[in-house]
Amino acid sequence: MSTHIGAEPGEIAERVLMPGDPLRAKWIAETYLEDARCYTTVRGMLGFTGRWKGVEVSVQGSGMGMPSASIYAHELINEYGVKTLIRVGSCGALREDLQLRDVIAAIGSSTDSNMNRMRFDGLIDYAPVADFGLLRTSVEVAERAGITMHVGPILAADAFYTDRPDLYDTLADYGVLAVEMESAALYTIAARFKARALTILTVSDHIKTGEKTTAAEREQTFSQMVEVALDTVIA
Ligand SMILES: O=P(O)(O)O[C@H]1O[C@H](CO)[C@@H](O)[C@H]1O
Ligand SMILES: O=c1cc[nH]c(=O)[nH]1
Repeated sequence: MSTHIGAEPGEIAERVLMPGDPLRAKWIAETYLEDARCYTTVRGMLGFTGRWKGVEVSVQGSGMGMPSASIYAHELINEYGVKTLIRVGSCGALREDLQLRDVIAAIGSSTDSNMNRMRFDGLIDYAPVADFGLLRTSVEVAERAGITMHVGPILAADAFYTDRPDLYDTLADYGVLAVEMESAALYTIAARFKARALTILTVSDHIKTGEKTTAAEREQTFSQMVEVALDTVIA
């Protein structure tokens, strides 16, 4: 039984969707999974296992930010044998050509976090990337479903409220689509422990226009992203 999840062995599927918001995890389980059962309420970070199209899938909240998400990714992989993790998150769009509610698959994740600088002694700027097979499958799934999905690099930031919006403009100039707060840690930990990971996001905020969705919409309405993630995780 792990410290922060505390599920019994066998209660978590090998395929996991990971939203930051535990109530998004509950909504996904209740809306999409057959026979969903809750396996953890530790710290209110809810986790559920059920079946999607006959295949066992779990949905585990990860909390906000890389320290929190790292704990859940580490325990899922190392203590419960999880092999495939797809983060389903919200994000802020950095580029004018993106709209509120657009879906993004993150090919790679730049970060201002210090976690990988410590990991590599400050000698290497490690490039956290998605699993190529999962990314390719997600693109095929989205195309089949008629869902437009933007594929590109994102930023995983430590701070939601930044003092340096100018850096967001510079990153946009370098092709970075959006900002969120967990993907670099997820990609790094998955690589380290031989699991597969992908991040799929919905634009909940537009950094350039100031448009934003409500908390309830972030919790319960990002269905295109979830449907792409579910069909990808079972493929
Ligand atoms: O909607 P989630 O998955 O939590 O993701 C985004 O939302 C949170 C900030 O509001 C951060 O966790 C960020 O990564
Ligand atoms: O990290 C995040 C997530 C959603 N919206 C943002 O602006 N940033």
